[in-house]
Order: sequence, then structure tokens, then C-alpha cells
Amino acid sequence: MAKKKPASTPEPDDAVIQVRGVTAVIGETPVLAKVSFKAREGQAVKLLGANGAGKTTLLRVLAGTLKPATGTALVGGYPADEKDPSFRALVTALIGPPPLAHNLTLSEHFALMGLSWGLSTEEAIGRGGRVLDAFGVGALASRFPHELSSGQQQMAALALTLTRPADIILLDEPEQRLDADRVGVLAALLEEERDDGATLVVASHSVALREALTGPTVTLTEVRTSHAD
Ligand SMILES: Nc1ncnc2c1ncn2[C@@H]1O[C@H](COP(=O)(O)OP(=O)(O)OP(=O)(O)O)[C@@H](O)[C@H]1O
Repeated sequence: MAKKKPASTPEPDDAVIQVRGVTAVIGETPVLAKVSFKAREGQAVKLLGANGAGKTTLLRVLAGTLKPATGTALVGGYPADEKDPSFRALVTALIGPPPLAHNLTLSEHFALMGLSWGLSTEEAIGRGGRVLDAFGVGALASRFPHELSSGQQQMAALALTLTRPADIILLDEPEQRLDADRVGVLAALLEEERDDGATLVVASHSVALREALTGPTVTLTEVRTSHAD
């Protein structure tokens, strides 16, 4: 007869992302209602919720830029903390526009990003350029950021985010300002990353993008604030 496991033995768990009872507060304002979910390697978690439900806030917690008020967020086995280089080495994120230098071309941004994460200049320019090519805007690689339309800026930001290798990809409304065809291209690029073993968390208002991604949906509900009479 099999021995009964002691109660303290942890169950084997292959989750890359484990969010347990996480809430968030900014100042004294609750901004994220309690949420728990897990994601395994090669899954794309789709974050769903009305405006203000806390999707960006949860992504900030996962990116380690906002500490949860309660609960734990383990990402790649680490408590999410942007100050921890081991954690940062695993995670690439696009949450709001990335800081860009006005006097560096997109290719030069890719090279700089690659240099920071152990790629050769050639590899980095190749990886960023591949994303631009997929969007059909490879010629933009030699432009400065201020020479781009708003949709092109979004494609450049996505290319920069995907230039560096990462096990975990966090994206906040990556479809914003992209036309319908480009949303399809984006879905294909993200599915390719997922097929290669990346774990993604994507907040999106695009039904088309959410339907194209393979993985569970996590629906956030707005924080209920009680008003004193
Ligand atoms: N700096 C801040 N100070 C106070 N409250 C904030 C701050 N930033 C965000 N909030 C609040 O936190 C809540 C969650 O915002 P968040 O941006 O995470 O929502 P969201 O689900 O991403 O919304 P959307 O779909 O509109 O992008 C909202 O009620 C918002 O007003």
C-alpha cells in the first residue's frame, strides 16, 4: 500500500507564473481585487476586464514594478521584483510606451537592447528586424522614433520588446493603434513565441487577438469600494 504523503510535502508544480491572492493598492486606493491563477510554460494567459479593472496593475505586479498589497506573485520561480537581476533576466514587458532615445535609429535600439542581454549586435538587429519585417515595415529600421506614425511606434515598441530573449512575456494591450491585419500578424508572432516555450500574459481588449492566443483567460473584476455614509 502506498504511503500517505505528509501534509507538508509540496505538490509538484510546473507553473511558470503563480499568482496567489494578489491585491494592489496605490496610496490608500485599492486598485486590484483579489486574483489567483497559474500559467504553465508555453501558455498565453489572456487578461480580460472592463476599463479600470486592474489589468495594467496586475501586469505591473508581474513585472515586479509594483509590490502586491496582499498575496504572492511568483514569476519563473522568483518573487516578482524588478530589482532582482535573476528575475529581470527572465522577463520582457511592454507596459506603456518604452523609453526611446531621439537620436538612435530603431536598429540601434535593437543593438543596445541585445547588448544588455547577451546578444551580438548582428543577432539583436536580426531579431528586432524580423518583427518589423513580419509587420511589413522592415524599412523603418533606419528611422528615428520621432519619424514614425503612432501605429508604427507601436510596432517598433513590440519589436524592441521581442528583441531580447525571455522566458516570460508581459504585454499590455499590444494591439493598440494597429490595424486589423497587423493584429493578425501580432497574434502569429506571439503564438510563435509561445510555441517556442515562452509563457505570456497579455491584457487585451481585442477579441481577435484573444481568440488567436492559446491559453486560459483570467477575468478581473473591478474593486468594490464601499462609501461611508
Ligand atoms: N496612479 C494611480 N493612482 C490611483 N489610482 C490609480 C492609479 N493608476 C491606476 N489607478 C486606478 O487603478 C485601477 C486599475 O487601473 P488599471 O490601469 O490597472 O486598469 P485596466 O484594467 O488596465 O484599465 P484599461 O482597460 O482602461 O486600461 C483604476 O481604477 C485606476 O483608476
